[in-house]
Amino acid sequence: MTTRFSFQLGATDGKARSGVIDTPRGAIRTPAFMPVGTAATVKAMMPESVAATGADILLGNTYHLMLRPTAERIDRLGGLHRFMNWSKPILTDSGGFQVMSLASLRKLTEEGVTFKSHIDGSKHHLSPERSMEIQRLLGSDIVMCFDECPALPADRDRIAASMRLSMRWAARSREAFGDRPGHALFGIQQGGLERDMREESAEALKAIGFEGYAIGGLAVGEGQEAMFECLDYAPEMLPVDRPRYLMGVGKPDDIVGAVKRGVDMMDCVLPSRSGRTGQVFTRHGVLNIKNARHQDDPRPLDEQCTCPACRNYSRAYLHHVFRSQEIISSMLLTWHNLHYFQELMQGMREAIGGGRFDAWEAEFHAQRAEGDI
Ligand SMILES: CNc1nc2cc(C(=O)NN)ccc2[nH]1
Repeated sequence: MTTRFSFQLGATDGKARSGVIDTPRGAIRTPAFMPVGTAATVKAMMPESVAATGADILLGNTYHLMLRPTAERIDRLGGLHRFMNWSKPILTDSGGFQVMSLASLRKLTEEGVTFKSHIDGSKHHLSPERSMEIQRLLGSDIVMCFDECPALPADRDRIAASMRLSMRWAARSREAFGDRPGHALFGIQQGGLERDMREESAEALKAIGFEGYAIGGLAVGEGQEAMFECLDYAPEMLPVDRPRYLMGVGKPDDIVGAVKRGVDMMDCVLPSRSGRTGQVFTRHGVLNIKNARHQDDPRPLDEQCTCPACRNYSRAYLHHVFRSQEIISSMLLTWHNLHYFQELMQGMREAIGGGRFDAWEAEFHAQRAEGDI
């Protein structure tokens, strides 16, 4: 155990890297996938089940927790780890992205954002300083700068103005974060799909100095080809010896393509949210258990999967409980999807360690059928 926050780069294979982030609450094996625990829970999962899938860290959302139950209440109750019974590391986002996508009546100024809660219409305010205070009260191990993520498509002037505001907010976030050994503050690169803007953002962040660097502003509708084109250059603009975190990504093939291009950490609601809609991810591709073709199928979702859903239940059963809207449906499909995403990360960590990422990637693509399985 350590009292400090540190990143040890392990093996590299092409641009792909494996490593370990050491924190006082435990180690994070990279490349890492973070399940999303929005309102102090990974929906339909007990914390011990999330740990059983292999997750070393989970993500909490500042926007949701500040509205309900409030950061002050969670602080009074011992912090987010105690509150949600998760003793491993937690990364919290800054609230900036979700204010823009969820809140109403938003007013953005140089100082910050005022908005009305999507839950009860109450008035709230976020700024770099307030976001740092909220994330400190939550007790998260990795804190994200408060920034603005522009919706794409946007013209260059809008991208530039937004990125430069975010860089000023990054400096204010750094100042407000203070000296917190064992905790990390990550800067967030913005700049849309404009290479020169990404470069300017990276230089601004490096001049301030952060324990880790996120690539923000992607997975906002640009499509995989444009995202990969940006990832062909953006990660290398960031310090080689610090974790690189791609926010909000993604589908299994997005994740593989991002790791291939030098990304170390990712988060996405996809495995949990889509599990609740019946969508199942496997090494052979995707299926939706809702489809009537599963109703007499005695086979597991994936013969090679060792998760509780695949060990103990048939597709027919999972089809039945989904159609019946039984709670166990969300539990089993979420567990399976999170298990599969973690298995994907473990496979890449081992492949990078063994210098065989390309072969692993080729096998990953070869065994995925087009369409339903
Ligand atoms: C699902 N796509 C997606 N893109 C994101 C971008 C950001 C960002 O730039 N925050 N500063 C955060 C969450 C995201 N989720």
